[in-house]
Amino acid sequence: MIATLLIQHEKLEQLPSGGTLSPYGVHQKHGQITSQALQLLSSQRRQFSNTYISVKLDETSGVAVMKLKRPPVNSLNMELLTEFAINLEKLEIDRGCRGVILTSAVPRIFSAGLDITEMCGKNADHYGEFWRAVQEMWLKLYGSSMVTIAAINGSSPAGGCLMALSCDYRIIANNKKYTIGLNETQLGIVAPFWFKDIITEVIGHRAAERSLQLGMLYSPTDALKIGLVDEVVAEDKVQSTASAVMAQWLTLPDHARQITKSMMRKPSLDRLVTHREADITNFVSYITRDSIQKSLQMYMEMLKKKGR
Ligand SMILES: CCC/C=C/C(=O)SCCNC(=O)CCNC(=O)[C@H](O)C(C)(C)COP(=O)([O-])OP(=O)([O-])OC[C@H]1O[C@@H](n2cnc3c(N)ncnc32)[C@H](O)[C@@H]1OP(=O)([O-])[O-]
Repeated sequence: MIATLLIQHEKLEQLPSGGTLSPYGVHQKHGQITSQALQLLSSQRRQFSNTYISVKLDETSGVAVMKLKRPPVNSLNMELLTEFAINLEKLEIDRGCRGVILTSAVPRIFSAGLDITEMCGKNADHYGEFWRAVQEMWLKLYGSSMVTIAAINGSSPAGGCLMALSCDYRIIANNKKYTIGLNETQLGIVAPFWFKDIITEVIGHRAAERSLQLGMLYSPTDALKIGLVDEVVAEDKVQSTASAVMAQWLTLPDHARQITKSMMRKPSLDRLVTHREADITNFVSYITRDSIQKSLQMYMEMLKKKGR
């Protein structure tokens, strides 16, 4: 799978001849094309789609829209997490991309968080590999130098909330049925230190402590009250608001904004990088406990019953 993604990546790079290979075909060298063709090229959108992620990069604005597309609930399995990290890296090194809007292609759901089946009934090696993929997703997203905006067009519990929290700005659709929060304790599990750090950074210590202990899920308006999201807008305005906010953020010079972002986020990123292996060992020893496996299995059964 990784090999396929890398090949798709290669297609978007400059060819040795000076032409560009895009999903629309190979274009001529710049020196040989007319200004009309150049204009057409510059307003082009580049698209790439993998199994669970689709990306559309508008080369004129430098903004990519990245959509999670793993129905029914965009749960984050190993493959999705890997695709996510590769696609984000691809945009990171693309000089034409300055901002990413993260959203969902699945109606009513942003992401149901980590795929619980990746944390149940498997062996220790699998859990270790899975947790590394979760860490990698977070390090790439939280550490991104691009402007990142979460356009939260559905429910966003646990790992879905973590993804949103890792962006620079959060806009959620005004629908009482949608909830967002780090609800891990409701599953009988504990959010790791870096989940705790990031929610604390966003909503402050007191609100984070209450929120994490109780595994609270908030309606959009309650999420706005505690600062978990930055804006609540009508359902059909989520994408346009995200684009408008993005345009505003992109008026700032990249280098000043990027250095400031890095200064704010580096301590948390460094903490995970330093303790990465210990965090994996800790996760594996925790998740393999019989009592934790039982809790997760019961939670999955509850979800399945509810769905029937
Ligand atoms: C230390 C570790 C830190 C952990 C972090 C985490 O993120 S832990 C994650 C914490 N996450 C949560 O606590 C969120 C749990 N999920 C929910 O609360 C709801 O699914 C919903 C509100 C997201 C959508 O409601 P809705 O009524 O639209 O949909 P529905 O409920 O009918 O589900 C449809 C199908 O999807 C299935 N499935 C769902 N989620 C997951 C999952 N995470 N994984 C796998 N599968 C999942 C569900 O079983 C059902 O399968 P079925 O029966 O068709 O085979």
